[in-house]
Amino acid sequence: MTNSVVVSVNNLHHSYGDKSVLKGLDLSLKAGRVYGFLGANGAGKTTLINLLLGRLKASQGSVEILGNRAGSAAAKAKVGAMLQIGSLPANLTVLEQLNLFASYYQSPMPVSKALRLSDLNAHENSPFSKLSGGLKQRLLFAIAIIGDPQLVFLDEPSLAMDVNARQQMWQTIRQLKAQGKTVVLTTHYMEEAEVLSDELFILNEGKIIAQGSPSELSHNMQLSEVSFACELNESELSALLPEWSWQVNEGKAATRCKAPNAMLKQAFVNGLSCDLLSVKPSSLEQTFLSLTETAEHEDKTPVNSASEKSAKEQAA
Ligand SMILES: Nc1ncnc2c1ncn2[C@@H]1O[C@H](COP(=O)(O)OP(=O)(O)OP(=O)(O)O)[C@@H](O)[C@H]1O
Repeated sequence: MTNSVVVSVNNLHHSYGDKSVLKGLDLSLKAGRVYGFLGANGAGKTTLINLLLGRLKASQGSVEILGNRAGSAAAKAKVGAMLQIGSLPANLTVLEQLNLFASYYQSPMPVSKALRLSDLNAHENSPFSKLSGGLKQRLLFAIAIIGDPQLVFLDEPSLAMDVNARQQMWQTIRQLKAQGKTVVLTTHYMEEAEVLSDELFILNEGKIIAQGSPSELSHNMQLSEVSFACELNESELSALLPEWSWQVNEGKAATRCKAPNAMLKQAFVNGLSCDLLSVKPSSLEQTFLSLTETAEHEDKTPVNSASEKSAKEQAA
């Protein structure tokens, strides 16, 4: 089962009216893996999930879920989803909701297990309308997994969850993966993306601009975060070292770059002493920011889109 293709997406486009939101995505997602989709607000993540669920009809292209058309009864039977806007009957209790959703599936997990996995035992008799935001999220997560689905979509699942609930959910996601299930996750929490995902996709304005494991992405970008003490302001520093984009705060200059030595050489040539120098490998968050900034400025799609800039830096 592992390695078998669970989601196959071909040249997927979607527009709302004349607004093009997804622009030709190709994906092949496999069993037993967690896939994270990162992207700024409006990048198209929720639209993609809705297309994979068959809740939206693609403007162009195709989506297959375990060999079935997305949204078909056969696909729905194998899929669970936790969506951002998840409204449930207000007066049904947690237990009643789970029993109801379990009845939609052929071989659901026991309701007691779903309660345990989402840490909802203490709230089983509370009606949906009386749950806090975080508890509602936990219930939506429980509903996403109650059918024991092969494929689980989680759209920003840890929104409003407290630390304990989030940790419990992460553990459950790892268990699902260990059982050979596929999890598709969107999140704005870089830590969540980094600790859970086998493979990350960075979506920017409807295109995948980078993909790979969290460490591959950082490694491919080979970015370093450099900072040093600086008496110049941002525009003075940018005028001296125009190839890099600078932030200067409280006497500390910071930038991200691929070739810190080349940059520092230029800084010294320009008379900067670079006291309190720090050079660190870039975090996933910085890698994400850099990739999306590069895509916006250069309108290039491949993961190595920063390589040209790197070459310039190396030459400097
Ligand atoms: N029903 C709709 N009608 C028109 N435009 C829409 C509709 N739904 C989404 N959009 C637009 O499509 C774009 C992508 O939205 P989408 O919700 O897929 O992004 P997202 O990456 O999930 O964002 P977020 O991180 O904020 O949830 C946005 O510009 C949004 O305004």
